[in-house]
Amino acid sequence: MTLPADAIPSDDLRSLLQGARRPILLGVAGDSGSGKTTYTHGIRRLLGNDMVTSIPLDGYHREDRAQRRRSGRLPLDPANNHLDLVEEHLRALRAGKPVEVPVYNHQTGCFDAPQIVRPAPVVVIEGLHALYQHLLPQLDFALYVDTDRDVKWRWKFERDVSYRGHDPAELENEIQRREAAYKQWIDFQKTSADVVVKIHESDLGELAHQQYDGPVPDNCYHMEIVTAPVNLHLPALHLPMNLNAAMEADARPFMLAMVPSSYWGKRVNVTHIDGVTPIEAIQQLEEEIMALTGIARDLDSCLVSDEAQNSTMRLAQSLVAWPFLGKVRCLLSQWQHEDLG
Ligand SMILES: Nc1ncnc2c1ncn2[C@@H]1O[C@H](COP(=O)(O)OP(=O)(O)OP(=O)(O)O)[C@@H](O)[C@H]1O
Ligand SMILES: O=C(CO)[C@H](O)[C@H](O)COP(=O)(O)O
Repeated sequence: MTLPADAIPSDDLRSLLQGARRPILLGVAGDSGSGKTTYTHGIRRLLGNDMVTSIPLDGYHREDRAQRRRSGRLPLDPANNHLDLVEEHLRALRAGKPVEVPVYNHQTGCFDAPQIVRPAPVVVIEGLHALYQHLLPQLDFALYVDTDRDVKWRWKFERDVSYRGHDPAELENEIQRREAAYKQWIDFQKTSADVVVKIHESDLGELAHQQYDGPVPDNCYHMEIVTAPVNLHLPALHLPMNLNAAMEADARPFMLAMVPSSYWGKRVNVTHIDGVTPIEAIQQLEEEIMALTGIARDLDSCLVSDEAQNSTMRLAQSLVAWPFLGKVRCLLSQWQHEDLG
């Protein structure tokens, strides 16, 4: 939809969202350990923690870990989840009503007491089945995280053994059983997403064929942000880079490519990033986004710590957050127009 320029609200997004007629719902699907929480983290950081409620769908599993061990069923099976209850809750949240969310505790493998969740202006619904067909009409924006199997299994294995108390041998066995289940029940959801994040091992060696022979920096991945073309109605967004850095002796590898492409029969734009994004570039980019969202540096208490985030991950998070913020702004303009009309 094309809106006239005067329909674009001039106030910052935080203030507008606080007065919006209803919460905005963002669905995030992908496999376990694919990085769903990590890649929506930017929206939280750039809008402010107080503006976002997250609801993990793991609480809607029908069986806890011990029950699954006995039944042999996997949480990826949609029939092993209360997706009807998810739909009911999304409707309520969209209407601004609180819901009683079931909670799954990954440390114990058991369900905890349910929690009352009141929707913040943005509600993130995150889980294996978040973009299932009957849930899509309740969502305003859909994100899918599609991480290559070796990468996601490595992340999952490390996390599940260190923080979720899984037995390594049992987990390895379960991961193998998950392969086919993922293809059958989860993977197809990417075809409905507004943005897909694809994560591969770093391709620095391949991309700079026979040129780059340095070490691949730690935590460095080749990420593709696949975005359906949109008319963003947002101010220009810059990635300012000091090109001198590329000519100095200690230059670090960084690749950025923007490639119009096609994805499951649809026209898309794909932004590829790999290597180490210069930190000043990402800081300035985030400043520009914060000027739009209206989050101030003095709201530090609302900001989520950046320590664990590397600069290229932050660039990927911003590239996910930006089209989402574009959609938010478009909805707010539409509602403002309707209220005036
Ligand atoms: N780019 C990255 N670099 C390094 N580690 C990463 C990256 N993205 C995610 N991880 C690691 O992978 C693990 C899983 O990430 P995350 O919690 O975001 O996944 P998830 O899809 O939300 O998982 P789940 O649904 O199982 O809770 C985390 O331990 C995180 O630190
Ligand atoms: O697919 C998953 C989504 O995160 C988990 O495996 C599921 O939630 C069960 O958790 P756990 O393996 O810790 O018992």
